Amino acid sequence: MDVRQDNKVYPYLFNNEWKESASGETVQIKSPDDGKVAGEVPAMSQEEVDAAVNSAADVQENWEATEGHERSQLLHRWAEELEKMTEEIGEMIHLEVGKTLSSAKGEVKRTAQLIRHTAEEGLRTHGSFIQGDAFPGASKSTKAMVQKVPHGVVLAIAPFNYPVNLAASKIAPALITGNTVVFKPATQGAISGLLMVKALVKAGLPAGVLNVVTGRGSVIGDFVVTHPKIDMITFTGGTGTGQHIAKKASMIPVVLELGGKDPAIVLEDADLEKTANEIISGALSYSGQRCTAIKRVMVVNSVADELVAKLKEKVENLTVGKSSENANITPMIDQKSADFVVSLIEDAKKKGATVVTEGTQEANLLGGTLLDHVTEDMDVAWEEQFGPVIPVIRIDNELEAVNLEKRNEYGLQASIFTQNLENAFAIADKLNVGTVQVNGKTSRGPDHFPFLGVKNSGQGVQGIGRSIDSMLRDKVLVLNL
Ligand SMILES: NC(=O)C1=CN([C@@H]2O[C@H](COP(=O)(O)OP(=O)(O)OC[C@H]3O[C@@H](n4cnc5c(N)ncnc54)[C@H](OP(=O)(O)O)[C@@H]3O)[C@@H](O)[C@H]2O)C=CC1
Ligand SMILES: O=C(O)[C@H](O)COP(=O)(O)O
Repeated sequence: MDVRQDNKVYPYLFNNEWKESASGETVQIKSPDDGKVAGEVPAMSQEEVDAAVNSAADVQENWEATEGHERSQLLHRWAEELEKMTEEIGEMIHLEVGKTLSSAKGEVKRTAQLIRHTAEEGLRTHGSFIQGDAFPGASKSTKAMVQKVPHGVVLAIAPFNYPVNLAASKIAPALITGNTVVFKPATQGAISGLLMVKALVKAGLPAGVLNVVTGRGSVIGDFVVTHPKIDMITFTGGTGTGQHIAKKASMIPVVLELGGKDPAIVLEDADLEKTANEIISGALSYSGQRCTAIKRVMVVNSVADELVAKLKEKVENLTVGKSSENANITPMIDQKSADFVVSLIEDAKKKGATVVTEGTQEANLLGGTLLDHVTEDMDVAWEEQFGPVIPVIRIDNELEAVNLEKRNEYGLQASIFTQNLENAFAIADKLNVGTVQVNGKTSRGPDHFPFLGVKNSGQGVQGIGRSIDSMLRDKVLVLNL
């Protein structure tokens, strides 16, 4: 059996065989654009998930024993096969998660580049050698060789919004370092994930080195997270889910990339035209469904009117429609997410926010909404909207922004817009976030930069080099001469 493309069931990968669940049960995936069925994936049973983990565990030692350059070559071939499938996978990302076709294909190309970079970077990992005499009582005759070894079986759990890129950004570092992988794609995005894995099989994946588990996270999630043969978990998704996983998983490393409430802090001397462009693109690309989206704007009073006027014009110039129409703002992933965004807008309106421009609301398609004079008592000032809303909070000075940020439960990224770099650096020092962007929107790339969230935005660090580090542990061999 192969991964089928006839809008029916797309089987999961087990030991390099494409299989359907013995129960015949499936989960249907519908396009956010129009509800059209993109396909179905097996709703795997616990027994099937158990077999997938066991098979990855069975072959791990053999995989670890392969030469690093062979693993690197596999990744290079994977990148090649993936690129050949750009059209097919791009189409499926577009259908499953409602990205425009160009942005969906862009995700596939970015992923091929990420895999290649990982294949190179993974060759440069090495341990260290320590002499004992630096510690009182020990001597040069005690020597430690610190090796870097894989954890074993890595569970990679990806979210819907980058179903291919955020999956590969976990899988490639795991494979290059000699771990085997159990991949749990987001249900919405699972077919794209399976097609990405098809490219890996074409590239020569040895049986069992990566198995896929499909089905609702709420049904199979706890079982796989607590499986005794899972040795490490790398997860990207919502903060609630991440915290739940962190509590369930015990005594194994867990890397989490979670939600955010990234601010754009705009000072008096900012280039307002550039700032407005960065805010629009940062807040509204993919309808705001990015963890790194700008999710609140804090602007000093002296330039607030001018900035808001620019934002208004730019929001109103964006097209709103289906991703198949190549619109700038496209339908949200599902109705529940859209309802949440609407509830935040309504709460802000009730509490006195100025609606500068309000997007249309048709089922899960919401136009861009710009809210001014947002105050601290409004939910939209603090909660992650993950949708096309820009809340503007007016502030007296940068100190107020820093103080508001101190109470932000998230700490992914922040942007500062100013011409005064010294001032920008001073503010950056005071912000408790993973990354501060100066005069640019918040964003994850380039993919080899470290990427992390603090507070409720995550634990551990990703980005190609750091993701590779996270897949390895020290193993110390001591020579007593
Ligand atoms: N910081 C970052 O890098 C990023 C953060 N995010 C955050 O993710 C959220 C949106 O993504 P979304 O996909 O909806 O996130 P979810 O947290 O709903 O899902 C993420 C993944 O976890 C799975 N899952 C759900 N429940 C469990 C469980 N009990 N055990 C194991 N796995 C489980 C999901 O499966 P299923 O789909 O089957 O439910 C999915 O594969 C936003 O909050 C966003 O900020 C998103 C991207 C990047
Ligand atoms: O999930 C997310 O939102 C991504 O990790 C952000 O990636 P981007 O900044 O490249 O869009």
